[in-house]
Amino acid sequence: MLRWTTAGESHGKALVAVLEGVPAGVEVTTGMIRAALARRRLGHGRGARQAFERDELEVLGGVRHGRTIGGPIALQIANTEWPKWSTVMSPDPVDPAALLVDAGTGDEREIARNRPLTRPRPGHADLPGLLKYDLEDARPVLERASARETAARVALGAVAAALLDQLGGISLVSHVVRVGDVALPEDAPRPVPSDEERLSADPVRCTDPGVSALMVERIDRARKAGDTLGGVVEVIATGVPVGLGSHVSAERRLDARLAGALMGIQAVKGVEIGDGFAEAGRPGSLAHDEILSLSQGRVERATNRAGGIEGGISNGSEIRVRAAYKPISTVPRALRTVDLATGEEATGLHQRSDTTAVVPGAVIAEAMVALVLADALLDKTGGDSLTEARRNLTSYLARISERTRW
Ligand SMILES: Cc1cc2nc3c(=O)[nH]c(=O)nc-3n(C[C@H](O)[C@H](O)[C@H](O)COP(=O)(O)O)c2cc1C
Ligand SMILES: C=C(O[C@@H]1CC(C(=O)O)=C[C@@H](OP(=O)(O)O)[C@H]1O)C(=O)O
Repeated sequence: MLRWTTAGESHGKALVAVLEGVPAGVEVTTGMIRAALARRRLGHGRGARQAFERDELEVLGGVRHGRTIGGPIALQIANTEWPKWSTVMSPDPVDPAALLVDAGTGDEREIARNRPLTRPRPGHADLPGLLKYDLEDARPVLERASARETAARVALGAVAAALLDQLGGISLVSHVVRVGDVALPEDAPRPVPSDEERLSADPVRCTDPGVSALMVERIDRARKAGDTLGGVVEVIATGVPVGLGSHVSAERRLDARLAGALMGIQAVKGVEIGDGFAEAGRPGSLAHDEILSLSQGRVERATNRAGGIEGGISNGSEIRVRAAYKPISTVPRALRTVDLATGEEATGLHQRSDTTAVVPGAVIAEAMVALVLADALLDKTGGDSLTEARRNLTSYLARISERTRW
């Protein structure tokens, strides 16, 4: 079983992430994790922060000489701006007077940073968080609610992806299928893992360069209009063996685990497995994936509408899932709110912000799918070392092959 957690705030000193349950012997290097973090920083529509954020990574434990050692893997990602925030986010008590000065800069952002945030921003965790945690200031809520935390998840996802590749030959790819009202046609080519490099260099990770250009234009238009956008991303996993997840209980279902992990990403409001929502409008005769042949463990299907999962179990086809991101909550054309300090009408605070998070959203969704699949694969294989897990997988697949030899 894989267990993971993250800690840290958006403007704290650093984020940390811990992943437990990875067998010994998996090749993991700082370079691999850094590359995943660099992919998350790409993409059109990000705000000022991504231009300077360096995501400085340190591996604190669980890896020696480029291989996992079987213990919890601990990662740290520094927040580049920490020196500017060290008083506001100090873990030690600070003199309240120190928070009321603008550090002599006269800079609006500096002043806002130091003042209590009492005007909850619609679409953020601010209002429910303030009330639930009995706070006067929304700062502690937004610091942890921020999607900055997804850097830690992407770092963990890179380790999970290494395990999937080295244990099962499983690869993942993700792309953007919609930004606001600009969508990739349903019959557009789906990316295959070899497209990975090309896609990751695109300003919008979309398979069609024409649509990608329209998406870039749409994002620019939203930014100029003081608005924000959401969209849809797709993650595809190839090489997933039949038998991950289980029909026997709700929490072991692979579709439920994927949906939960994707919905756990900030701003994700919808998840689709395979043709999910379109399936609801089809007759049964056009909704399922007919089995054309089955030989030596290989299944040939006419279609893959199910997205590679039947009965909560991977069926050997590509796993295909989508996540819908709502538009960024901090709308530059500020939305109406109420100031909790006075009870008066106000507008939400707007500082620097992203116009859309859909492009990094694809990389983040891919990381979450990697973590779920790695967990499900280890459920199947067990094993304290990569060699043992591989041997177990090989013998399981050999049995399937033997049973389907006619
Ligand atoms: C990669 C990424 C970047 C984001 N950047 C911003 C941002 O710059 N400004 C903002 O208001 N919301 C941003 N968000 C969204 C909010 O953090 C999120 O919607 C908010 O915390 C409310 O949580 P909820 O959407 O889960 O309800 C981002 C989300 C993601 C996934
Ligand atoms: C820092 C990241 O995303 C941040 C997510 C975010 C939010 O409210 O979710 C708000 C912005 O942060 P800031 O207020 O510091 O500009 C984004 O930049 C990141 O993805 O690394």
